[in-house]
Amino acid sequence: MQVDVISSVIEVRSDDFVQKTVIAIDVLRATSTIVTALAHGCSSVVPVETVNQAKQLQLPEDLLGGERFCKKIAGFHFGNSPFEYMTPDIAGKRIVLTTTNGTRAIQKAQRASHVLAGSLLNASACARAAVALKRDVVILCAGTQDEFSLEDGLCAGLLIRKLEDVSNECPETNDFGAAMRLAYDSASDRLEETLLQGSNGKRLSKIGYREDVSFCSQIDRFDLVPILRDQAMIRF
Ligand SMILES: O=C(O)[C@H](CS(=O)(=O)O)OP(=O)(O)O
Ligand SMILES: [Mg+2]
Repeated sequence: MQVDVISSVIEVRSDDFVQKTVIAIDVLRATSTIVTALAHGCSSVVPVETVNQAKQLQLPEDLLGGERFCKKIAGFHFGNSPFEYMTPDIAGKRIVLTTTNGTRAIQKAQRASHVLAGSLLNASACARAAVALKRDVVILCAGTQDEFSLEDGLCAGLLIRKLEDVSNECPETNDFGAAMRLAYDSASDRLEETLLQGSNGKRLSKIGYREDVSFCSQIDRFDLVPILRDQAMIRF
């Protein structure tokens, strides 16, 4: 199995995803939030790039979620904090979500055979799903405004380790993937502190979301994988 890691959406080339399974990662916070929302009973999450797209897609029963500048968008039901999606209010609902980086990364990956949402929260489940899908894998780090984000790279390194465990082989990876595996190995016993030292961890902490960073630092909190089907992320 080949497992390549792409450092941010700006690095994507047009043929990168053909016949592949893509695992899109935005640890802080979009993919962590999508996993959390599905774990708390929403029926699906529809990731879109823009606020206007979200409003246009919204059906009467749908909920709107997302952020700009890390804050809830005016008129939306929820922001981009996983804690907001731990409510019975979302049970059975479709959520249309737009965030600065994560939903954009998922959109970018649409040409792939399969698109999964990965995070620290669902790393083992994600690796099992990717192996079951029997394709080469591309791990797409969403990054932040076209730049690499530390937390996404560490999650990519963890996913490579999990893919090794599940597939019982050492997957071939590109040099960036090998570097992220080393980075994860050296930070694995202090992930939360490391995330708090990254630029997103610092920014979110500064504006009152330190608990979000702590929450998103947990490995394997949830045993579920979001997969893209007909433009919506549902449970695999
Ligand atoms: O809400 C978030 O954590 C970020 C906001 S940004 O990176 O500071 O613009 O959005 P995300 O799409 O989850 O990276
Ligand atoms: Mg992010």
